[in-house]
Amino acid sequence: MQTNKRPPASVLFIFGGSGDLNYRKLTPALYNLFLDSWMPEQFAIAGIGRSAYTDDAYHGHLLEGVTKFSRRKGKQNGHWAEFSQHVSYLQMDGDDAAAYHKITDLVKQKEEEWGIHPNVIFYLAVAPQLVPSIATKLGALKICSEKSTTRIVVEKPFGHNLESAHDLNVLLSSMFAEEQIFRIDHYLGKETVQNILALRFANALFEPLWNRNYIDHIQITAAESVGLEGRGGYFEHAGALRDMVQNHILQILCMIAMEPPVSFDANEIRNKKVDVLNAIRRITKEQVHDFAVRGQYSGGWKKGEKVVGYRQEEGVDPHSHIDTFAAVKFYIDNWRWQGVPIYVRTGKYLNQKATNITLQFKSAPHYAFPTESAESWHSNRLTISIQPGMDISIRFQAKRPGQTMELDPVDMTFDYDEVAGEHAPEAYETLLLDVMEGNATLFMRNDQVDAAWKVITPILETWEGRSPQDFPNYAPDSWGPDGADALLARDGHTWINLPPAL
Ligand SMILES: NC(=O)C1=CN([C@@H]2O[C@H](COP(=O)(O)OP(=O)(O)OC[C@H]3O[C@@H](n4cnc5c(N)ncnc54)[C@H](OP(=O)(O)O)[C@@H]3O)[C@@H](O)[C@H]2O)C=CC1
Ligand SMILES: O=C1O[C@H](COP(=O)(O)O)[C@@H](O)[C@H](O)[C@H]1O
Repeated sequence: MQTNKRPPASVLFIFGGSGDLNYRKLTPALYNLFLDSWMPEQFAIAGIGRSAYTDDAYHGHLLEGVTKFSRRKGKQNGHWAEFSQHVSYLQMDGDDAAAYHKITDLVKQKEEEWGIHPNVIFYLAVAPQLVPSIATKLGALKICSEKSTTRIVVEKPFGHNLESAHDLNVLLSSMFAEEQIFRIDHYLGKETVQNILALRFANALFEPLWNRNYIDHIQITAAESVGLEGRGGYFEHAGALRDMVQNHILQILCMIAMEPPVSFDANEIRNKKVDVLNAIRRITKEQVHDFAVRGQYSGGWKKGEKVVGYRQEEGVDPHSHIDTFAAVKFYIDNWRWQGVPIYVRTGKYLNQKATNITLQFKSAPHYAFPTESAESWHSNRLTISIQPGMDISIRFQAKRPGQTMELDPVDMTFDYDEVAGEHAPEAYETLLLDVMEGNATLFMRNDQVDAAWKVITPILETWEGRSPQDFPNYAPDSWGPDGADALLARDGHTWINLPPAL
């Protein structure tokens, strides 16, 4: 067993304990922390939801999620019985103020049992529209005034739009101190996302090239091969732009585009990131059509299996206009990035699960070799694969072995997986540990959230006010609607679809 410096005794309440996020990510992460001896010596976890579960049925449900989704894929389920003794289920409606005594009762019980006052963490893994109601009721509890030990974690999207995010910040600040509020974006906890900072700022090699003089354009893809996974109720109020671009993709963009930080102090990094968001050129409503493309999947075949279209999914309006795909072209109006287009895209039921970033370098100024194809001119690129492959790859031209001077593009790859393997913690492991330790470095500050909403507001408002005429407009297993290809083609570019990770 490792001997880790474990966080203090903690009671963790998960609102949305019966939901998908807890099933797929939170409980597998907590169980991995337990297996790796990172959980506190004394801890209790209570899942909260309106659905009915006995503790036993709840444990069985969560174990299924751990087996399917944990990085260990159920290899060490032998310790589950020990872990699950710490886990219970509280059936309650978050809107029902009278039910909140169940929370204070559990904290009191643990205080008496452990003989100390523990950390109390409220994790709001629920849709954004529920957050104000739950937060208000929590704020009324006496334990929430314990600034150093009580924390509230709010999932993305933070608010539903700029206005509601702002209101939510005001509401939370009226009840909690800033150091108690953890606005989570799990992409910031991914090892490969954190490694972007190491790549850029620990190596003198790349930074001189990292600007408009050498970079032609940037692509960020966060493609998902899964569909809705039963989350129609949530997704109908979200859509891909709100679900993925406003948060995860813009955060990745910030890490790629930010200026070098002076230190790794949490606020220094956040300041540099917010500078990027503030410098992103505002797309006017009239320009949305030229800068953004939305899509919605139809029914069809997904890896040999017949699947229904978005509008036929459970909990979805049969005439829904919600986007399950979004692609946007951004410009950053600052010295470093002037004129460099940054194309981002995300979608459900795409051809593969792949999150990656490509920096396409400009062509060599003069090409003295026999030219075989346009590709030879544009061969220099750096690709950072975030998941499922975890690698950094540089493409350059090399001489093809033989008597003639012919060239081929080749890739030089650093495989992060080889170094980390299954030991690389999942994002939620890192972030949940940080919450228990009270470390907010990898969490969002309120001005970052506002700035990100400002970037996408014109697109959201235009899409909400104008019905798409062509939905559904892409088939499962494709790379999205034709419009997404046209977005790049207009600039003489094409999306780089990497081969699937092995
Ligand atoms: N799923 C994922 O992979 C990820 C999700 N997220 C974020 O997590 C949040 C939740 O998403 P997800 O888990 O997918 O959504 P789900 O729809 O799967 O879960 C919603 C949860 O909210 C609970 N809930 C709804 N109404 C109430 C209520 N009145 N009182 C108490 N509980 C209630 C539901 O429980 P019940 O019906 O039993 O009441 C359920 O547990 C979203 O903000 C999403 O953006 C973030 C990253 C990844
Ligand atoms: O936040 C979300 O992220 C997941 C994708 O997360 P990943 O770590 O598997 O890439 C996405 O499926 C979900 O819709 C969204 O809410």
